[in-house]
Amino acid sequence: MNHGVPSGTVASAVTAARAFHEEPRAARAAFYSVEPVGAVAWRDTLRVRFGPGEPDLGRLPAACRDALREYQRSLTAFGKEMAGVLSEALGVGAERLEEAMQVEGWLMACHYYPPCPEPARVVGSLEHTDPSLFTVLAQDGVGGLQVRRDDGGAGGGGEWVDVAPLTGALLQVVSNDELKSVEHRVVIKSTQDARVSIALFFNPAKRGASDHFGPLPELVTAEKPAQYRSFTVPEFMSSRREYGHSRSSIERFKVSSSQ
Ligand SMILES: O=C(O)CCC(=O)C(=O)O
Ligand SMILES: [Fe+2]
Repeated sequence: MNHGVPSGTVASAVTAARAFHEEPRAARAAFYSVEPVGAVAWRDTLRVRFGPGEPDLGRLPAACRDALREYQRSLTAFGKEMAGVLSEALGVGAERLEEAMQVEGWLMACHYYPPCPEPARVVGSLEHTDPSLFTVLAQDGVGGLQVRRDDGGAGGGGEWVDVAPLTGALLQVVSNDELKSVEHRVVIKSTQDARVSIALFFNPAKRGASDHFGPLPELVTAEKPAQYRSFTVPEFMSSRREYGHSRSSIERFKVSSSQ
């Protein structure tokens, strides 16, 4: 499936993200905050929120705001189309996912992985599943993204291979395990080149403290009962902060293991 975004728009966004990350430290400092992370990743990340409502573009670095906005906007139609395809794949009709979730691509993470003199001693991104319905990833040519092949069982263990990730943890819940989120990580490949990537996370528009969601009712049957209890996105995010971002982050909401 083609994303329909002009290649120039993708390239400009990646170039602009690189330009921001390569500005002098003093220029970047205004956008930095300290996050509570469990381990230090060999990476800088600019996180951008484009909704709800009109984003306040003035708060974004001048070096990348127009290109990132254009890129995000140009993926809107693709997001709707992708939601339709996934919904159809689940056998619940093309409109169902959109009707239930109002899928939006508002959250963007622009990553910059500096070259490392000893790549084997650092990680770019620890293994994780994305807290999204699905994620679109743009990257330059440096490489380093790996996904864990599904070994069929719980608890991980499959080998790491180089491909692009797609399904996020939330879609695994909504689909009642019909679609699996893929665990992925980033390793540092180069002692010379910095790597740039942009992840756009597609999520339900309604994700407040009173918006519960779980498996779509029509995917819950006598043969396949609900695999997850319903929960809210804030609940999910706080569980990830507490227990980590690996595949087990949704297993905490599994019906069998939470009883
Ligand atoms: O940099 C990458 O290729 C992956 C980034 C990622 O996995 C994420 O932002 O969730
Ligand atoms: Fe990810």
